[in-house]
Amino acid sequence: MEKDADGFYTPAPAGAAPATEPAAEEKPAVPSANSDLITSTFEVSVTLADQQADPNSPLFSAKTFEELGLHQDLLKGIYDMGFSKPSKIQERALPLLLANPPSNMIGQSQSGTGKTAAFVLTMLSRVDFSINKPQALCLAPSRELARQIMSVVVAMGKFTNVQTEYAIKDNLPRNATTVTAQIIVGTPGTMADLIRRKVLDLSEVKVFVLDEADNMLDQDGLGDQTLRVKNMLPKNRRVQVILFSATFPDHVRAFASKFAPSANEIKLQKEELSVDSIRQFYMDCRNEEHKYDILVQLYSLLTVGQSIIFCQHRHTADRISARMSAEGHKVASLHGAKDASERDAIIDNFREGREKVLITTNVIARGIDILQVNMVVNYDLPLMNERDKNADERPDVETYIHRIGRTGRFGRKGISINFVHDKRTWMQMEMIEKTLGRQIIRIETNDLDEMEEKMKKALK
Ligand SMILES: Nc1ncnc2c1ncn2[C@@H]1O[C@H](COP(=O)(O)OP(=O)(O)OP(=O)(O)O)[C@@H](O)[C@H]1O
Repeated sequence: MEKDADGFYTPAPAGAAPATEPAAEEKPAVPSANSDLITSTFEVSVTLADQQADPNSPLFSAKTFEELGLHQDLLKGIYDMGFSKPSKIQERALPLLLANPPSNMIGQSQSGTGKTAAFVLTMLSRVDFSINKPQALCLAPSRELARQIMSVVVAMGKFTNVQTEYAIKDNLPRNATTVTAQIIVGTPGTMADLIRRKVLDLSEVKVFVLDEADNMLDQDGLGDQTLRVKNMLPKNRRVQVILFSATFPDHVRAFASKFAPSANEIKLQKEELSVDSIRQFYMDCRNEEHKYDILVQLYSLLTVGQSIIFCQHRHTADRISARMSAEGHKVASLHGAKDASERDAIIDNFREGREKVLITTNVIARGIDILQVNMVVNYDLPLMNERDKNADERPDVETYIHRIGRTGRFGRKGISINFVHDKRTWMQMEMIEKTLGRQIIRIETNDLDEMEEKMKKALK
């Protein structure tokens, strides 16, 4: 980070985006947004890599997008998306992310608080649009999330000349030669493959982003493939490594610090991991069959807005959706065994509201941002042994946080309902409740009116 003449640290824009304040008449119009959505109730703790720097200095937070010295084309893009001022994580992270020389970042903030814009703006700010080579790589755990991130890159970069390309399965033809796009977003396996085949030339890469970084680095998950990509980055130039997630369990955090050395860190306290605006409920079902009956009874409530039902296995998602469809309910199912084009069509239909109920697995537990989703059902609770075969049946609290975070986006209200059906599942839920320090409220299964009443109240 650079100090100015007075010895203060000055966040500066980078790359081809000069620090010019747009002339008054050129300033993009600031839309009137509901500022309540931006007021955040949680405090983040910032640990700066430079021990001399004061994290409470106003210089480390930006109350407006103008203060960041972003290029006016990017400001136009931001306002065009309806953003009027930075969210808390953007306010804290962006000055650090955009400072020169670039520093690494390990950023944590709750689900739905605007992490994507923070790293997308950084990528767009650092790209030199006159160079037709990849300059920013972004990895995400699913094709659905990669596609969503790309839509933010394209929207924010709408008034720039940015060129983008996907590194997701079945996107580029097998015989593709060289990619000239500047920002590449994808999943780690395909990204590694394209680099190995020299379709992606990394000689100009400046920024490397991992969204859902704890998942991307987890040795039981995508860690190996992510590391392969990292090891193929050029050794002769400094690449800014940016890691973001709502969760960073201790065992991953240690590795994250090695992966992004000397990073500035923005952390959440344990009790702040899930957002207040998501009301958490549970229903005590008698057995597996009763879970299905309750889900069907919930259907009219599920379709008030949009809902996501999470199951442990692909076959459960398919089975429930086939059964509900046969009984005349309109539901869709999505999981990793479906082929790429089918997955794209299903999520697009859901995103555009053509489907109201999506039955799925952990494949879309993370990152997916669909504002109309006001209910998440954990038909099966997430368990540790789904990601690590050697683990026991402890609940997977991180995945739980991400799953319920598909609702209650950016200050909106949402509810989650866990189905428990025996002592074991009840205890798993109790462990989640204890870990998060938030009460999960019981709803009677035999009283649909009470259920409706509670839900209406929670969503009011
Ligand atoms: N400054 C802003 N003003 C208004 N809306 C914003 C702002 N920043 C982000 N949003 C909106 O907030 C929603 C959530 O943002 P985003 O998807 O980046 O959350 P996230 O923190 O990445 O969540 P997750 O941890 O679930 O991935 C999006 O719909 C986004 O458009």
